[in-house]
Amino acid sequence: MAERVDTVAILGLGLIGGSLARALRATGFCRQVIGYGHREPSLRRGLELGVIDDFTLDLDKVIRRADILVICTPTLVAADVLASILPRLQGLAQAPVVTDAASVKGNLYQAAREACGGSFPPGFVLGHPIAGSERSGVDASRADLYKNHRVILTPVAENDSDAVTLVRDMWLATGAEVVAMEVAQHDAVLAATSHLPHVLAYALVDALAQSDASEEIFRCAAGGFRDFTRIASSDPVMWRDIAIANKTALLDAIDLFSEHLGRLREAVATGDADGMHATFTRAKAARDEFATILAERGQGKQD
Ligand SMILES: NC(=O)c1ccc[n+]([C@@H]2O[C@H](COP(=O)([O-])OP(=O)(O)OC[C@H]3O[C@@H](n4cnc5c(N)ncnc54)[C@H](O)[C@@H]3O)[C@@H](O)[C@H]2O)c1
Ligand SMILES: O=C(O)C(=O)C[C@]1(C(=O)O)C=C[C@@H](O)C=C1
Repeated sequence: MAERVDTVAILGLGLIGGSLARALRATGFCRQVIGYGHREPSLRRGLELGVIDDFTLDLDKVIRRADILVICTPTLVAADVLASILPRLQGLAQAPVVTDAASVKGNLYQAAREACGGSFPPGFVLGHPIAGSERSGVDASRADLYKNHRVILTPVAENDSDAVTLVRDMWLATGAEVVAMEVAQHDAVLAATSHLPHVLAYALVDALAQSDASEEIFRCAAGGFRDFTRIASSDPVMWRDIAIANKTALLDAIDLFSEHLGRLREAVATGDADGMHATFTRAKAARDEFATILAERGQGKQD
């Protein structure tokens, strides 16, 4: 592939940033990928693993060197990093395009406006790859993480269309499918499909771990428990940040779920076999349909 830009900078070189760096280096989207972070060890490790070409701990340097800055830090840190970057871009003759990979978009939309005196910066494109794992850190990064997965961009009216196209092209180069959504819709959909399942997995494991019979429970648990709870091994800082940043949408999703769980509890308590069967049948049909969608996207094996 012909180089689209010279330098992409990854701010926060962990699973998501490292995987993006690996994919961009593999496809030749840019001449070089550089890392920026607050801690030298993970950046040095990224260099050793061949994930990045170079790194710096100096934010002004990374801004000067990059054509695209991709913020890949935990969600709440991303808002702080954005607030440090945006004022530094004002007045630059050739400011880099800024984007991010954080799991919640509404808080970053607000942070961007606040950092620019109330108006949204045209060169900041909000994004979110819908791919990941319960593992974190640059050692877990993979060049094919985004292949056949969706990346949601939530462009706003103020965005510069060239900046949106550049960010779209960057993700397309990783093998992802890029779709657009509104900020609020993104946060509501992700609360239901990603944030709620993580909260449920953490809650289930925590509840069982705290029970008197926890040792026996975990010794007897098998595939069902493993499949339902894999994501409870995810990074607690990442998920604390997401729950804080997407509070309103997550509470709506928890309430909707609690209502359904309450109905199912009632069916179990009253021996309502038809009610239970109807719920399980509807859910199985919906889950089977989802498995078909994943298989069509080439994600069947991960199911
Ligand atoms: N893990 C997933 O499945 C997944 C999927 C999609 C999006 N995301 C989002 O992507 C982002 C990164 O997630 P991850 O799984 O790669 O996490 P990670 O822990 O693997 O990587 C985060 C990186 O950010 C760095 N960092 C932390 N504070 C920093 C700071 N102040 N300045 C600069 N760097 C800092 C860390 O050192 C680390 O290298 C998060 O916002 C997360 O919500 C995660
Ligand atoms: O596969 C996993 O382990 C993930 O948790 C990935 C996952 C998800 O919920 O699907 C997690 C957070 C993201 O923001 C996007 C993707």
